[in-house]
Amino acid sequence: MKKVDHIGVAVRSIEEALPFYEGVLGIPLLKVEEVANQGVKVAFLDAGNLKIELLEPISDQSPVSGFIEKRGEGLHHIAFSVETIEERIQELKEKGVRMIDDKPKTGAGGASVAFLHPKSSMGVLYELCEKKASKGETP
Ligand SMILES: C[C@@H](C(=O)O)C(=O)SCCNC(=O)CCNC(=O)[C@H](O)C(C)(C)COP(=O)(O)OP(=O)(O)OC[C@H]1O[C@@H](n2cnc3c(N)ncnc32)[C@H](O)[C@@H]1OP(=O)(O)O
Ligand SMILES: [Co+2]
Repeated sequence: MKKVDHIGVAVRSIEEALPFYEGVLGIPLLKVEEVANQGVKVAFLDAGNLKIELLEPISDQSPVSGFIEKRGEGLHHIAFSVETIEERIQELKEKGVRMIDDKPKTGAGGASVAFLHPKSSMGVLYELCEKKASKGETP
């Protein structure tokens, strides 16, 4: 894992969070997108060497909805950029890591994503993320 692609932050409302990120912190918005199979709407902001991904739940079944209920808004996950996600998943499993996703799912921008269970990684939810398009592209 050499590069962090983004940091996920759970918010109740992207619309309400953006004035702080854009206006107060001055971090430019790249795009807003709905990722239905993860139950979220996401907003990507360009924080220079990585992106900040604001996550707003779009249903009660969304993992982010449960997170906000239990823990409130805040840091949700760290996503590593990987090149061959299926191999990384296999390798992590062989090393005893409990994966939430044995097989990649579709994430933002059509990327392939898979999550490590936070119980397997000392309380941090990590995401692996393989971009569909060429490396280093914005989402
Ligand atoms: C769009 C895409 C992209 O970037 O392209 C995304 O990022 S989608 C981002 C949204 N999608 C996801 O997060 C998908 C992966 N996440 C999940 O499947 C779930 O959220 C789990 C992580 C498995 C947790 O769900 P579960 O139903 O088990 O909830 P739970 O509240 O009982 O959680 C089980 C234990 O994990 C802890 N836990 C839950 N969420 C956590 C988080 N974000 N960071 C650290 N720990 C966390 C809880 O406190 C609890 O520990 P205690 O038992 O000690 O209290
Ligand atoms: Co993410």
